[in-house]
Amino acid sequence: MTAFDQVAAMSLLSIDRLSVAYEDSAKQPVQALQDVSLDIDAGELVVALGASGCGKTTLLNVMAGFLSPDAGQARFRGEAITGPDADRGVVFQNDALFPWLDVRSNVEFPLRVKDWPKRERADRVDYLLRMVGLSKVANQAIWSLSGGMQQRVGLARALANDPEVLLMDEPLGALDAITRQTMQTLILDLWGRTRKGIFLITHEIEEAVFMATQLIVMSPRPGRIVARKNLDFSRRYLSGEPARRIKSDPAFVATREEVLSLILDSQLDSDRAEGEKSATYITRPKIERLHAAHR
Ligand SMILES: Nc1ncnc2c1ncn2[C@@H]1O[C@H](COP(=O)(O)OP(=O)(O)OP(=O)(O)O)[C@@H](O)[C@H]1O
Repeated sequence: MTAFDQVAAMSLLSIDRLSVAYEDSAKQPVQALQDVSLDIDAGELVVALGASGCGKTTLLNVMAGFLSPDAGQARFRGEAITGPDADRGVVFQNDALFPWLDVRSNVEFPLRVKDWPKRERADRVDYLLRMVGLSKVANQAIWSLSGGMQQRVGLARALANDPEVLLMDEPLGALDAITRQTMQTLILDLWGRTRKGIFLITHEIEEAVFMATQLIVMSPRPGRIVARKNLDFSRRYLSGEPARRIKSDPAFVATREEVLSLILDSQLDSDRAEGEKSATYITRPKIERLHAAHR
């Protein structure tokens, strides 16, 4: 294999046996991630799903370069990740938009930081605003926009530098159900057009199953990947099948139920492990044992 072939075969973003521990307020270690491995290729949409505290944000922070792992490696295009980089764009749930700037200036901000010439900056921002459907509100104040529109500004801003990977931490978490569905399809349309690698965190099982090409289910204490599934519902959407028809397809409903069971089982296992460590809590396993004793 030539050096060129090796680069071509390499994952865009690669996580290898990653572990991260924090300290809690009593200085006790909290194992946020343990032995997590994951590859994200160009054009792939990886979705992380799991109960609160299973380490999803910690994983994203390592990928973004905001946090260093205690063990294992995070690589981007084969190089160790040592800090944030414009090639990895980040979108958060309540994206920190600048309220004193209008929509255009918010999206333009990363390009100003990089000293783009004025004319090119304007063209790029026009393109991005068209892509997320915000051209008509370009000069409006941020506070005058709905939550969904603000989220689209955050998305356009994250795309400004044309990153190769988008890292999205519950980007749709604060939106109402209808806006959320519209945003799901908007993100899929953008993904289909740009073929970026995307890592997206969500708590919504239906959203995860609909959007993912690779779905990972994580479990807490310690944060691990307990299941992986390759899915093609988002590719079906991009081939023209309506989102509502996909979501009511028996294959989709069955996958959604299977993923729900995986999450409930991993939660039960983790509760059981916690229960064995602590005698003071009445855990589900203990309740099960009590029931068994009285049967
Ligand atoms: N800075 C920190 N100091 C101590 N513990 C932390 C810190 N950040 C996260 N943790 C703990 O690490 C674990 C993983 O947290 P993380 O935020 O990565 O999980 P998550 O799956 O993203 O949760 P959520 O879905 O609630 O956002 C949790 O137990 C959390 O309390």
